[in-house]
Parts: sequence; structure tokens; C-alpha cells
Amino acid sequence: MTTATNRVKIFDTTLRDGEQSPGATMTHDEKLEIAELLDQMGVDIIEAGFPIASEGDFRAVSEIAQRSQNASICGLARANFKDIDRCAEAVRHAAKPRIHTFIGTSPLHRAIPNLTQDEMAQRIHETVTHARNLVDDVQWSPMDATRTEWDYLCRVIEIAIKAGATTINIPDTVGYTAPRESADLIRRLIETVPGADDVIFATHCHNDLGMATANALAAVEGGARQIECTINGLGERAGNTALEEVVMALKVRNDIMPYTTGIDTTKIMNISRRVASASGFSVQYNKAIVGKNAFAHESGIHQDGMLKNAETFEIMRPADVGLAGTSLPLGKHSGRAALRAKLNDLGYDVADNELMDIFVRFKELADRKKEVYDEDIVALAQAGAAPESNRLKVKFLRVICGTEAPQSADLILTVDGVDQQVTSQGDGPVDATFNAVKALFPHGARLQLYQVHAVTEGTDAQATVTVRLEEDGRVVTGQAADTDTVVASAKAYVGALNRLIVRREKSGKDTKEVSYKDTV
Ligand SMILES: CC(=O)SCCNC(=O)CCNC(=O)[C@H](O)C(C)(C)COP(=O)(O)OP(=O)(O)OC[C@H]1O[C@@H](n2cnc3c(N)ncnc32)[C@H](O)[C@@H]1OP(=O)(O)O
Ligand SMILES: CC(C)C(=O)C(=O)O
Ligand SMILES: [Mg+2]
Repeated sequence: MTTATNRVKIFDTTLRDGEQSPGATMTHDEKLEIAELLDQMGVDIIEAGFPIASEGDFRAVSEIAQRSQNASICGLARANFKDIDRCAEAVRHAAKPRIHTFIGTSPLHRAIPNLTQDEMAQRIHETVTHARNLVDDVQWSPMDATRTEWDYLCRVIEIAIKAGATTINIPDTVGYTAPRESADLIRRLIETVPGADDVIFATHCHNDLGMATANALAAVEGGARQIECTINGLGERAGNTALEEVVMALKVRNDIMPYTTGIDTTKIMNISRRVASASGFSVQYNKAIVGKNAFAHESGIHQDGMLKNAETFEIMRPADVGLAGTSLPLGKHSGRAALRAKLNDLGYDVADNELMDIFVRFKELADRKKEVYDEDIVALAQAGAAPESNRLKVKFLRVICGTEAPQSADLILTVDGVDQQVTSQGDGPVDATFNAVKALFPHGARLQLYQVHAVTEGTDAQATVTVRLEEDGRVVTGQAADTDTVVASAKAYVGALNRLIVRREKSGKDTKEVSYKDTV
């Protein structure tokens, strides 16, 4: 039975082994919701808890058993009648109930209850027989199988099969094995143990050495037809095999691993997020399949490739795991192709020279900012380049501010191509800066509006500053964006003055009357 089929059963233990992670406890309602999602996504067996562990675990397993539509519902039990009876009681309402009983068979684990090999063998015979008298579907696990002596492992597995176990799970309890050994172990057990062909062999791997997924897949190649796993790889210590990883590996590399599962992979992202929020274990950004960056590309060369052909840098489609699409976040490593695509998305159809100008300012911004958001790009596109014809340009600004007044601003303003410098004081850094501008470019315009708007969230967000000036009925507005609010303020103010100069020229007013402060 074991290897005759290429269908691999998925046994999810998020609610049992996953919940054993310190700090990952889930509420009753969260467990019911996650079980429902697991059932809907096509998991074959849900290990819903350890019924003897607590009243809460018992209640969760019983209720999940009653509600489950498709999956077998399994509970865990130690090798004693009390645990097994409690487990049977919890799963009895399931359409397909399963008892999973286990005992540690390695020398280290045999020493804990201080049982001889014969005494433990006898205990296995009695407990599996007892479980099988209660339900038809019994899974037995020699805990720490990968550190159990070969002969003894074969002996106890044979006993469990003879006592009625229908699934033999081979746990790598402490994440000790490696892929070749994992495959060989299952293959040799199936070849050696009498009755092995009548049961399903399962693999249950932990990730202590980061090999849980590789070991589980290798076990399948060795003949295992059930993978025990958890959503997001949640589980004891470094976690268990991640469901999403083995399922997607079997799907994407079906050419070399021709096995199938019953999982609807488009439900992966949703359940991953739900488990993350219920357990409080957020998913690391670079986690395979479900990490925030698993389908995100920031580097220009990758983004350019993705825009031309998504297969260049993605081996699966985001939709296959339930994601709306690939994301091409803009950052310091991005190039023009992605910037243009983003501008187009945001409704800006820019000519090549405009793109070049925005790109230069975008790179300046990206060098200072962790992430460049859509709103930042809009701000860059709207602020526009300082035209070459502008008579005033902010070249340098340094402000001293803090609890001790007065605040001061050291400004170099390029006026008609000549750098002029002044240090001014004011009531706050913006006031000091505006005083400095006024000192270098005296004018009678009245400040009508000064407005600061944080473009995005975070302390490194760009500020967009709007300055509106009025002079002789002429109203001009300047706008600028920068991660430094005072720099944005200076640029917006100077931008408004440049527009004022243009308006004066257009209205025929002699600009010569504008006197520039002649200082260094
Ligand atoms: C590899 C795994 O994931 S194994 C599953 C681990 N999960 C858990 O332990 C979570 C739930 N556990 C619990 O709530 C508690 O440990 C309980 C309710 C099961 C037991 O609690 P307690 O009776 O207070 O025992 P405690 O946890 O201190 O020690 C475990 C006992 O189980 C025994 N034991 C451990 N595994 C097995 C087993 N497979 N079969 C029989 N007995 C076992 C130990 O020898 C020890 O027995 P002792 O009390 O006679 O010394
Ligand atoms: C209970 C068993 C199967 C287990 O979780 C392990 O050995 O890791
Ligand atoms: Mg485990």
C-alpha cells in the first residue's frame, strides 16, 4: 500500500505540534477557524490537539471533530490507556477519527520511563491494540526514531503494525537527520519490516538544522506517503516542516518529484496570515512561499526582467499561492524600468527626459529612505524638477534646533548663479530658515499658507511642504518633498519665490527693483 500510489497525504499538526511552540498558544475560536481553513484547503488529516493535556485541548479537538467536513481528525495520546481513552472520546464525533499514539524509542527516551526494550515493546503492543479497539484509524510513532537503534526500530514498528496501526510515523523529533539518511531510513524500513506494505509510512521532521523540508521530501522519495507539517513551519524549537514549502515543492518540481497532494494551494496565503496572527508568530520576510518578500523584487535588473517576462525571476505564480500579484517595491536598488512602470501605474505618462529627472531625485531619496512608497513617487512626480531657468536655488542648509532658543539656519542660496550665504535666527528651525531666505532675497511677499504633510508613515517618511505667498494680488505656490521637513520647507519657499519672479516678469514689473543681499 505504501508506495503503490503517488498521492501524498498532508497531515497538518499546526494545532498540536505548532501550538507547542513557546508563546504560540491559540484561543478556542482561533483553533476552530484555523481547522476550518485547513479542512477547506484539502488537508487530509488535522491533528487538532492533545486531548489529555487540558480541558481546553479536549474541547477544541471534540468541536473540530464535530465540524470537520472532509479531513480526518486526529488527537495525540501517550502510550497509556488513560490518554488513549480521552483521545478516543474527543475524536469520536469526527466522520473520520484517528488516534495518534507515541512513545520515545531511542535509548535516551527509553531511559525516561526506565523501561527495558522488552517492557517497551509490550507497552506498544498493548496500547496500539487498545487504540485500535476504539477506532479503525490508528497512527503510531516511535518518537526520536532517527536516533533509535535500527534493529529495535524494526522490531517495534512490526509490533505496532501487528497490533493494528494503520499509519507508522517516523519522527525526526530533534531535527537530527539529513536528506539522504531520511530517504534511506524509510526505504529500508519498508523493505525490511514485515507488514510494512499494509500501512502508510509518514515523515515528521523538525527544523533544528534547517533541513525539515528537505528531509520530508527525501522521505517521500524513500516511500513515505504522509507528510506531517505545519503552516508557516510553526512548531517546537526551530519548528516543523512547513506545509506550504513541501506542497509547493511537489507542485513546482513535479518533473523530478512526481507526487501529488490534495491541497488547494491558492488558499495558502490566507491561512498563513491567519496562523501568524493567531499564534502571534509573524512570518519572516524572506520565508519561502509566504514571506513578504517571496514574490517581491526591488533590484533594478530583477524588476526589468520581471516586467519583460515574469519567469525570469519567479518559479511559481503568485496566484498559485493566493497572492494578487508580484510586487516591485521601489528602493535604492531599483532602475528606470520599474520607476517608469510605477509612474504609469500611478497615472503619470512621462517623457524620457522627465523620467531621467525623476529618477535622479528618486535615487537621492532612496539613498536616504528604507522604502519608497507610491505616495513618495507621486510627490517626486508632482514636485517636478527645479527648472534650469530658476533664479534661486537652495544649495546648502544646516539648522541648529532643540530646546535652547533661538534656533538658527545656515543657508547658501544660489542667486543668479552666485552662491550667497547667511546665518539667521528664528523662532524654530523653519522660521530661522525662512528668515535666512528673506535675508538673501529680500521681498515684500506675505506668507499666506505653510503646510506640512507626511507622505507616508514612519519617521523616515517624506514630508511634502506647501508654501503660498501673496504679493500685490499675485498668489504663488511652491511645493517640495524631502525626508527632512526643514529642507522641504526651504525648497518650497524658494520655489514659490521663483514663481513670483516669473509672475513679476510676465506682468512687466521691473525685476531690477528686487535687491539681492550682497553677502558671502
Ligand atoms: C515530541 C512531542 O511533541 S511529544 C508531545 C509533547 N507535548 C506535550 O507535552 C504537551 C502536552 N503535555 C501536557 O499537558 C503534560 O505534559 C501532560 C498533561 C501530558 C502530562 O503532565 P504531567 O502528568 O504533569 O507529566 P509531565 O509533563 O511532568 O511529564 C510527562 C510524563 O509523561 C511520561 N511520558 C512522556 N511521553 C510518554 C509517552 N509517549 N507514553 C507514556 N508516557 C509518556 C513521562 O515519562 C512523564 O511521566 P511521569 O510523570 O510518570 O514522570
Ligand atoms: C509526537 C511526535 C510525533 C512528535 O511530535 C515528534 O516526535 O516530534
Ligand atoms: Mg514533533
